[in-house]
Amino acid sequence: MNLEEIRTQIDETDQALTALLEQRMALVLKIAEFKKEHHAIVFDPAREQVVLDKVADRVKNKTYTQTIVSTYKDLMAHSRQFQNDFLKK
Ligand SMILES: C=C(O[C@@H]1C=C(C(=O)O)C=C[C@H]1O)C(=O)O
Repeated sequence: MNLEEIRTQIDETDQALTALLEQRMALVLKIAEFKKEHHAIVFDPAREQVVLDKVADRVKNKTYTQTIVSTYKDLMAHSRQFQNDFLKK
């Protein structure tokens, strides 16, 4: 495969990933709405650890585990930021 072909595959993968991230964010919004209604705290470190453990378990090629787990840490930090912004409205 040449560079362009690999980048085409990355673009296709990003398309699928973006749709899944949008799906995840729609669920995060529902959680934010629940938290707003119940005056709950956004950050739940125990739940985040469960998510990270599941992600680490699911990665088949273990040379990717650290990168993917770090990506999830960032993802959840942004998820929290989104929820905190929503709760301030
Ligand atoms: C979405 C939630 O809010 C926060 C963000 C999380 C996430 O993006 O997965 C997990 C835990 C919380 O810190 C939740 O409580 O489930």
